[in-house]
Amino acid sequence: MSAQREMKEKNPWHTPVTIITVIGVIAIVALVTVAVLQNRPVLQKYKYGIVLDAGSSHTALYIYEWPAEKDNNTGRAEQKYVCKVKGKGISSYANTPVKAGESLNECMQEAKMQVPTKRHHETPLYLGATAGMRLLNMENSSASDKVFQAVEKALQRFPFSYQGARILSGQEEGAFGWVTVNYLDDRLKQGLETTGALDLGGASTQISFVSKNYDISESPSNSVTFRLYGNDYNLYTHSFLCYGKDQVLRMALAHQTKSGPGTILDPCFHPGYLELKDYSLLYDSPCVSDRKPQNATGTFNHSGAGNFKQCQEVVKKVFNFTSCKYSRCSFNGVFQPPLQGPFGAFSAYYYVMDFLKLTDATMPLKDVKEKLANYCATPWNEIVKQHPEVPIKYLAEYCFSGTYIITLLTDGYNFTSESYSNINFIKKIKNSDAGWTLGYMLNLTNMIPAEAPDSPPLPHAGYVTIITISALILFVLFILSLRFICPSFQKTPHIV
Ligand SMILES: Nc1nc2c(ncn2[C@@H]2O[C@H](COP(=O)(O)OP(=O)(O)OP(=O)(O)O)[C@@H](O)[C@H]2O)c(=O)[nH]1
Repeated sequence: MSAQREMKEKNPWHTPVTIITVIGVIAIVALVTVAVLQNRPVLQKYKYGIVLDAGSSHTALYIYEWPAEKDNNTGRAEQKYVCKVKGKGISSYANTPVKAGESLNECMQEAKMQVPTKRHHETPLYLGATAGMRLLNMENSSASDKVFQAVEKALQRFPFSYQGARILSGQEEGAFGWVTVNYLDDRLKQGLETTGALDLGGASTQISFVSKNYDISESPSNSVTFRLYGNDYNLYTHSFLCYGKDQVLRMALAHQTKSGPGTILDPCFHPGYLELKDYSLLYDSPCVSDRKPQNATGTFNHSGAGNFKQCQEVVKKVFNFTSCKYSRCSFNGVFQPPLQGPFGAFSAYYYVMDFLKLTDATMPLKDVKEKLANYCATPWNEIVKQHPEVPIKYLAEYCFSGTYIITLLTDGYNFTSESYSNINFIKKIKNSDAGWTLGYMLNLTNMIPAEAPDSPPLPHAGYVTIITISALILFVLFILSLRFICPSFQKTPHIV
């Protein structure tokens, strides 16, 4: 008996205090482990959405993805993939509609590869057509219907959840572009001041911004109201049909060739530029058809003079500044409230200003104009030599397009030397292209809630840290309390 007692007292692991301590440590480790594992994000699986942007100049297919487990709208949808459809926009297939459908096949096959097979059937697929189809629909609605039928047939052959093809209104195009920019910048979720959106396409251009001084009643047709993440927005938006850069070029050329076939010396093209152009092709658009002169049948010589100031005068002629029935207007009698920045300018605003190296927001407007004037004055053969990699069609038009952009922003929208510096020329935000497509999909899939979603009081890392620190404090308190409750804990065991 005394030998047993001796053994027990010799071995400190057998004291009740030690046993309690070990159990305490195990309990604490278990608690922290459960906290870490329980609150750890589960392995992310993604959902997908596909939007085809059927623009006037070309079609692009965008695939978006977002974390599947965050269906309560806390995960951000991002662009996963973009495919540029070869050839022109679907409106160019008015006489051969079946080809409009066929043109989409290659990118749709790519989409099949990009989206995991098990997600195909639940992936929504949308096609939105913009100004090219708006114009075709105005000009020849049955041709526009046939193009849509062909496109629908082609898209329905794919295993996605086809949600329809339609023409977006200019207002939708402007508003969804604004949603995209502000969603990607996290401005909507955080309720921050929003960024205005400037979108320049081939056939239309959009301006959208929130202005404190915007009285909706003055021009209700320019207003779009949203409630997003618990905040109300009263957005001003306007889309100018025919004021995309390709249609404005037609209007400017039509203006210069109005006296009939012959040769025109165009200040918006480089000195030494000379092309024989088809007069009737120029007028093949509702934006210019009413300006067609009686004798416009043959060809004309389009030659360049390369003069920025004169080019601005030509471009200004496409705007009408004479009538405004509102307190203030941009152009063509369209109401526009006072500009409120910052602004993101994308699509052709970016392509053109990026090529001209004029995207630096710190560059004063007068320097931008000076650089553009020098660029326009550069002889055409030098321009071609300097940029052998750029397609001739794009290269020939940068002087015109740059001049149009500056004229549209300053004379059209009333940006001043000061407010011009609020414009950022952007292509992408966090790897997603700026444009209407993402905003359109977010709206149709109800991915932006009207009210702010409930969020956990602490982020995951904060939760684990607090649990660990609390457990350690409890443990230390427990050890200290043992010294008072059980004084023998302090003593070394006696060997009897
Ligand atoms: N320089 C250059 N121009 C481009 C490029 N991609 C498109 N463009 C031109 O930029 C203009 C606008 O293109 P998009 O934004 O695709 O416009 P869109 O959707 O065809 O036109 P809308 O239907 O009016 O919206 C068109 O004149 C195109 O020809 C590019 O990579 N480089």
